[in-house]
Formats: sequence, C-alpha cells, structure tokens
Amino acid sequence: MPAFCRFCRDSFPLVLIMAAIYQAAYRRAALFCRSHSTYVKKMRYLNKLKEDDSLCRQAQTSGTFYLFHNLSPFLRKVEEKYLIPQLSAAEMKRILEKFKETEQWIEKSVLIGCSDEHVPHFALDLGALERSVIEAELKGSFTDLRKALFVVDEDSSSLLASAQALLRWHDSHQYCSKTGQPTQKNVAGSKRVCHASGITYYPQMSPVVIILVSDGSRCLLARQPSFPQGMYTALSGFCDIGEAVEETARREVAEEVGLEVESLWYSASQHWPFPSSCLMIACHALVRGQQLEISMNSLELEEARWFGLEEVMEGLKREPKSAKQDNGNFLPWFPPKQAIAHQLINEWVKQQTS
Ligand SMILES: NC(=O)C1=CN([C@@H]2O[C@H](COP(=O)(O)OP(=O)(O)OC[C@H]3O[C@@H](n4cnc5c(N)ncnc54)[C@H](O)[C@@H]3O)[C@@H](O)[C@H]2O)C=CC1
Ligand SMILES: [Mg+2]
Repeated sequence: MPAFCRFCRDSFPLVLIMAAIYQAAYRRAALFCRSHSTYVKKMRYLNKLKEDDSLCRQAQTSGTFYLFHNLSPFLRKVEEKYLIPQLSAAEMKRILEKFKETEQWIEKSVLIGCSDEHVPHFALDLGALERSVIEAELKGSFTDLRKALFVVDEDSSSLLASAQALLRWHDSHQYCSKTGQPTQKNVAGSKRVCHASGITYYPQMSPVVIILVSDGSRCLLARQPSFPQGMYTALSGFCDIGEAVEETARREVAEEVGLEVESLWYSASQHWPFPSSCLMIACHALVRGQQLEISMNSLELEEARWFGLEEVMEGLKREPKSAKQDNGNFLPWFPPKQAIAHQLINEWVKQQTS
C-alpha cells in the first residue's frame, strides 16, 4: 500500500492514512500530500506566470491558444459535437503570417489556465483580422457566446465564459479613468497599469445575488420583459456598493415582489459572463408567517408568481421548443443547467421531495 507523497517522498502519518481510507479518499491522498498535489502545483505555476512577465512570455512559446473574434469564441463542429480547438504557438505563427501580421500579436493574448502538465492556455481576440479567412483556414466558426456556452461541454463552457470576460475587460480598460492615458497590460493579462498615475487596474466582476424565494411549499419565479417567451427564473439583483450579500437579497426581494425574507441560506456561486462578468451568488430564502401576496415591481418584472412542486417539476423537464401551445400561449420553462438558477430550482425540488 503506497504511503508516500509522489513529489517529496514524505511518508504520511498513520492517522492521516486511516482518515483517508475512512473518507474513501484514499486513492488521491495516497498519491499526493496536501502541499504537493497536482492542483496546488498548478495554481502556484499559474500564479508565477501572472507575476513574472519574462516567464510568461516564454510560456507563450509553448502554450496553446483559444481564439476569439470580437469576443465570439472559435468552435469546430465534429460530427454532432462542438469542440474548442486549441492552437499551438507554431499554428498561431502560421495564421498570423498569412495576414502578414507579426508575432507581436501573441502579446495581446491573456492567460486563462494550464493543463495538469503545466502547458499554459491563452486566449486571443483576432477581431482586427478578416473573420471569414480565419474560419476557412481553421475549418470552424466564431460563434456568439450565448450559443457557444450551451453547445459545448460543462468544463469548456466555464472556460469560454471566463476567457471572454477577461478579453472583454481588457478591451474596455485600455485607458486610465483618472488620467485618460493608455494603460498597459502585463504579459499574463492579470492586470493593467497606468504609468502616468501609477494606478494598477485588476479585472473585476459585479456581484449579483440570485434568490429562490419559497413559502415552504411553493417557490417564486418571475419574468423580465426581455426574457424568451415562457421562461421564468429566480429573482436577482446587483449588489449596491457597501452591501452584504444578505442585505442585497432582502432588498431585491422587497423591491421586486414586496415580500420580506425571514431566513436565507447560501447555495453556490457561478461566474456569469452576461451582460459583462457577474459573480452570481445563489441563495434560498424563506418568507413565512407574513403576508404572502406578491406586489410586483412592474418597472423590472413582467410577471412574478408562486409555483407549486408539480408545476416546477414539469417546467424543469420542458424544452423551450416544446413550450408553445396551439393557442399561442407558452407553458413555463426554466434556464438550462449551465445557469445557476437551474441548480437553485433543482435543489428546491429535492428539498420538497426528500
Ligand atoms: N446565471 C443565472 O442563472 C442568472 C443570471 N442572471 C444575471 O443576473 C444579472 C442581474 O440581474 P437583474 O435582475 O437584471 O439585476 P437588477 O434587478 O439589479 O436590475 C438590473 C438593473 O440594475 C442596475 N444596475 C446596478 N448595478 C449594475 C451593474 N453593476 N451592472 C449593470 N446594471 C446594474 C441597472 O439599472 C440595471 O438595469 C443579469 O445580468 C443576468 O444576466 C439573472 C438570473 C439568472
Ligand atoms: Mg432583478
């Protein structure tokens, strides 16, 4: 039975081995001790690349590149699957030479991760080059992110979302908001600096709280006028400056549907790239022992109502395509599984049925 870390050869104390066995986590624990796991090494390597420009410049020569065109990711359809091609530095050079562009372009790329073997991954937006030429050359197409996220697998969709968010942030932070002078990105793209003022800008996300309100046996779902027909989701709202998550949740529920939250518990969080990089903080909330009549804010919402368990379970199974009825009305359906709203609704169903 191996009881040594693969990297430092330190043996594990017996108590740790026993604990690992009992937690059924033995396989992983036996290969790496905590400070030498693949994950830790990977995170430390990425951190070094962010801090060290020359190391990162060197990494660009052995890295792989995900391409975007005006923030739309490049996808290739192989049989029924959509894949995200990763180009080597040599392939990038070949493409850029075709456009008589220099390799200086590579410097515009941003670091978005690395493999377990420390092959760094970069994202690069080729928006200034002719889209159709790149598509023909690489046999694929630049696809709107709203479509791309829902046709690739789950890991790829979160990678695409964060890569696009970082590229978007750089595109819109090219000037210092204090001096108006151009800002310069570090090689990894983890920050931009204004050399005139000395201000460093870091990529940002806007925190949004998403709240699935329940009265114990029903849950509250709502529609904004801009939603596709028939789609309902949980309430949500941006955090005001200085607010805690709990305060935002209480305020948004009061503002949007006129109810008071009695208790609130955290579920999970998700980066969401629309409209531009939100950190979605998902919570369940209970409103009980008070008036349960909804007083909807019609400036923000088109409809808000209570849904029973059965209606929610049917809505979860319904495809948007099959929501339209013969009379032109739409049956309710909910956001797809990639959206954290879906997870909240699923969790609520589990709570009700367990
Ligand atoms: N991933 C998911 O499951 C879901 C994601 N969302 C996302 O949550 C976000 C916020 O939801 P809403 O209910 O519309 O928010 P909201 O209820 O706070 O209303 C939006 C309004 O807030 C104002 N606002 C305040 N701070 C803002 C900021 N930093 N950026 C943009 N607008 C700001 C603007 O006037 C805007 O029109 C949306 O971008 C939406 O895409 C919403 C529901 C589900
Ligand atoms: Mg809202």
